[in-house]
Amino acid sequence: MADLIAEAERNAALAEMPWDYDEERKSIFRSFGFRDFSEAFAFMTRVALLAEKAGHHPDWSNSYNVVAISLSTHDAGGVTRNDIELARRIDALIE
Ligand SMILES: C[C@H](O)[C@H](O)[C@H]1CNC2=NC(N)=NC(=O)C2=N1
Repeated sequence: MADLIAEAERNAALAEMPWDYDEERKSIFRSFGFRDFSEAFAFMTRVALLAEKAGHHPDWSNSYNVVAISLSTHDAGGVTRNDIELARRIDALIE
């Protein structure tokens, strides 16, 4: 199991990324907006493939053209480098 990252390391990583820390859920989150459902779902498909490859999966929701993603490492009870890494890969999909 991956180790939780220290608060300072987490803050330093998040300062460079469009993700925020959710204190209550002990996770990082970001919302993505698209033109319509079709584009949102295409994005989710790509994220799902990334997640399977990484063996690390998002907690997420979709409402029409918005996909909200929350990442944490369940086993560790918070954020690990695996979450930061997956967030970066997800961001790279839309760059
Ligand atoms: C058995 C399997 O490896 C685990 O359940 C994995 C799967 N995907 C996971 N995804 C996330 N986000 N956190 C986990 O702790 C996790 N654990």
